[in-house]
Amino acid sequence: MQPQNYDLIVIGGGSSAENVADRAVQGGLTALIVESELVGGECSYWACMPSKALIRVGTALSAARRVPGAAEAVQTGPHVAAALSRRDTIANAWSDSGQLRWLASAGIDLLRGHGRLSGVREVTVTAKDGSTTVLTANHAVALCTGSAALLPSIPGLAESAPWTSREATSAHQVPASLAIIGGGVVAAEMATAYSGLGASVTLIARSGLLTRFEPFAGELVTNALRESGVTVLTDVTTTQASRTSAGEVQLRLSDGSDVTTTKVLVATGRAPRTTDLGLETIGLPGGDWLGVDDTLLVQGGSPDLTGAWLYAIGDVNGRALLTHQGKYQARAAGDVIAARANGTRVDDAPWGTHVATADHSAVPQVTFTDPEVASVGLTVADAEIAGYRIRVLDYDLSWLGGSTVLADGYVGHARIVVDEERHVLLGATFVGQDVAELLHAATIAIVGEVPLERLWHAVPSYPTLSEVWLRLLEEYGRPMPDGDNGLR
Ligand SMILES: Cc1cc2nc3c(=O)[nH]c(=O)nc-3n(C[C@H](O)[C@H](O)[C@H](O)COP(=O)(O)OP(=O)(O)OC[C@H]3O[C@@H](n4cnc5c(N)ncnc54)[C@H](O)[C@@H]3O)c2cc1C
Ligand SMILES: NC(=O)c1ccc[n+]([C@@H]2O[C@H](COP(=O)([O-])OP(=O)(O)OC[C@H]3O[C@@H](n4cnc5c(N)ncnc54)[C@H](O)[C@@H]3O)[C@@H](O)[C@H]2O)c1
Repeated sequence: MQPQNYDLIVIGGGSSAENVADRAVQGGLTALIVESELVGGECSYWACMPSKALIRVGTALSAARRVPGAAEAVQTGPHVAAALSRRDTIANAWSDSGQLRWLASAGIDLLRGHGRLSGVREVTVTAKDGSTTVLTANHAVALCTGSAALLPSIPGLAESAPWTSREATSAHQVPASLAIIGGGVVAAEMATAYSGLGASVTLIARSGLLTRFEPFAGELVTNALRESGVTVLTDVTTTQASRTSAGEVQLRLSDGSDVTTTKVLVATGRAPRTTDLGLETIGLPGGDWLGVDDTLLVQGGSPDLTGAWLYAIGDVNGRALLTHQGKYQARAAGDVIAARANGTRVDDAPWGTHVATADHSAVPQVTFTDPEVASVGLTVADAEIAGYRIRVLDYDLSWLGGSTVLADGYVGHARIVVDEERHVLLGATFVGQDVAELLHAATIAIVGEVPLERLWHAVPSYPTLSEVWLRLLEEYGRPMPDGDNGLR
């Protein structure tokens, strides 16, 4: 029989959960994960991995078509059955057997069922057969329940059986036509994936595309989607949905026009999975994102009830809805849970061992559209709001030797935002084919606060896209040899 008492109990079994439990066990604690669906969570089965598998088909074909000599060899369209089969493999055919083997090797226990807080450091788990198990935690409970797709209240939409990202990433057929409501990351990526797989795609955005990034990102992605045959409608909302007699869905838009489509995908953001989590038993409201401090301890509620034992990690805290950021938080949280349990020193100063400081100023993200959008840190708008004195440097990626070799007609743009007080990078955005791998250099420069003077000594290889670093530095100016630290 499974023990009923653990040092750490984790509710939710996604990537954040796995990492917090792993670090806590490495710190000498016992840990149990409670999971109601598949261990591995959204990213493995219905988000990052299957979506990227679907996108890759069209982007691989497009990349080949930009290279004469290779282009002639890919005259036909995608092989949809092979593409979906590869996606199935990448999503582990929606089986978590591999994750179960990893849990066992990491010394983490698992209890399947729906977990709810039922008091201070107490979790009640309801199994599929309705039986319940009450567990207690010696030191901590971590909430890692993630987020779920948000459905806007558009009349008739729910009745039209729309896809959310879950159905879009796990579909076994490519619809003849797909209308996507939303202009964020999921909308742009799924438009890329499904147009690459041969669907006729209409994207309906209430403002522009990818508006959280530098403005040129949304503009370049919009242009490219349009060139690839996607109908991109901006500054328009969906007011009504209805079924046609032919079994299709008709969307009425705010400008009075209609879109008729085989399928609708709703990609209008996420809601935290905090309802039905028993938060009210410890004086916290359900349904909200869970505010945390930098050690991922939940804030709010009555101190005697929430105290220093309840953590929220990953999407559920709303800090950065990204797998890598949730895992980063989880490593800090697992280590601090172990430190607090073992009575060892807690290093919670900014950039310390036990904090997720990067969440505030150095979050990297790649949007896998064609062109890709790779961004980290602050945009110009973010930096201005934060009150930095900045200088902005731009460069056209098509001017590089690296991009010339990579693709004919390369379209891409780079921008860095420099803090003029300290001569360090605050943010970087790259848009173009294959820019994803440029991003980590920028992340290191930001997190390491590497002075631009020193970056002049980081020599990019020729001919690669990384040469953009040299061009941006040249545009900024180089340090003077007389020891004057000012850059010219
Ligand atoms: C289409 C799409 C594509 C994405 N692509 C990327 C990408 O390329 N890169 C990237 O970094 N991020 C991407 N994301 C975001 C990424 O998927 C999430 O940030 C990540 O999955 C969050 O991990 P998590 O562990 O916090 O939550 P989740 O992965 O959502 O895991 C939460 C787990 O908790 C379980 N659970 C919930 N409530 C309970 C309960 N009460 N009891 C028991 N179990 C419970 C769920 O079943 C689930 O397994 C994408 C998201 C979407 C929607
Ligand atoms: N490659 C990646 O890293 C990746 C890929 C997919 C998702 N994600 C993460 O998942 C999260 C969710 O992505 P998302 O695209 O669902 O959310 P999002 O917040 O990126 O975009 C939501 C979009 O929906 C629009 N919208 C909201 N309400 C609407 C309404 N009622 N009617 C019409 N439009 C409406 C918004 O204007 C916005 O364009 C993101 O925060 C992202 O970080 C990451």
